[in-house]
Amino acid sequence: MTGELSPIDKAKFVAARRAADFVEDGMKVGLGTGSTAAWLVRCLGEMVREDGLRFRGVPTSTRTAELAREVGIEVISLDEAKWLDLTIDGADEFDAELNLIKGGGGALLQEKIVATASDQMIVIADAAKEVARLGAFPLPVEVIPFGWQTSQALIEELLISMDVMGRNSSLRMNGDAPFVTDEGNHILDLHLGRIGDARQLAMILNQVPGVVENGLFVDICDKVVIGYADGRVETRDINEGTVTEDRLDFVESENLFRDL
Ligand SMILES: O=C[C@H](O)[C@H](O)[C@H](O)COP(=O)(O)O
Repeated sequence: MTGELSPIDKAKFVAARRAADFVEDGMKVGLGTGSTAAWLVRCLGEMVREDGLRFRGVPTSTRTAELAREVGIEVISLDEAKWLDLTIDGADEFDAELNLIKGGGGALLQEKIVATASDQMIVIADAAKEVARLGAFPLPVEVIPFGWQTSQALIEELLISMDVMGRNSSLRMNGDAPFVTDEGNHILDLHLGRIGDARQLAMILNQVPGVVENGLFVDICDKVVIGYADGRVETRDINEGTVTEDRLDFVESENLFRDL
């Protein structure tokens, strides 16, 4: 990769680069999906090739699996790994309790399975992903294709009964056809505006027939690494209640991403 990164990509890159330092020799690591997670995978590939880091990665999508193999990471399945030391992934939104909305890229199902099979989940994000209350980002819900319109109607009825502010939903499209996830399902995006009780909503949505999983990650994330375009990185740990700040030497980092 060559050339100047946009400010948002710089922020994503520094968050990913800092989080990559949490990966140690011998670990089994869940590898997230999305543009921020792609930076992580590239950074880890660099560390494997240049520094001899030895770890095994469990990708959360076919996209991430392809990129991981391309950059030289040893890829194993979740069934081979059984349990992971750590998962590092992006997010569409995170709040002060480190609850998340994920699934903007359609990978929420594998991401949730992998994250919950990990000792620790670290989210990497640019600062724009932080919100006071989840819900401005449309909440992705994965549904099986059979009878998806019935599932959608049931979800909308449920939202009315829960008195949720926004109640409409849309089928995610890929051009003229419905978007299809790695598991062969569709995604309904719920336009809620503001989510009151994320825990309750996450549980209730999964009881609707046809719903496979939703993009609310409640009590799953342990740490968030927030990147800024000027190289600053803030790490918040929900368990330890700590916030640490440092700065990546951006000149050094620029050399790194140019080599990726
Ligand atoms: O399905 C995709 C994932 O949940 C992504 O981690 C999330 O959408 C964030 O993606 P990005 O880093 O591209 O903003």
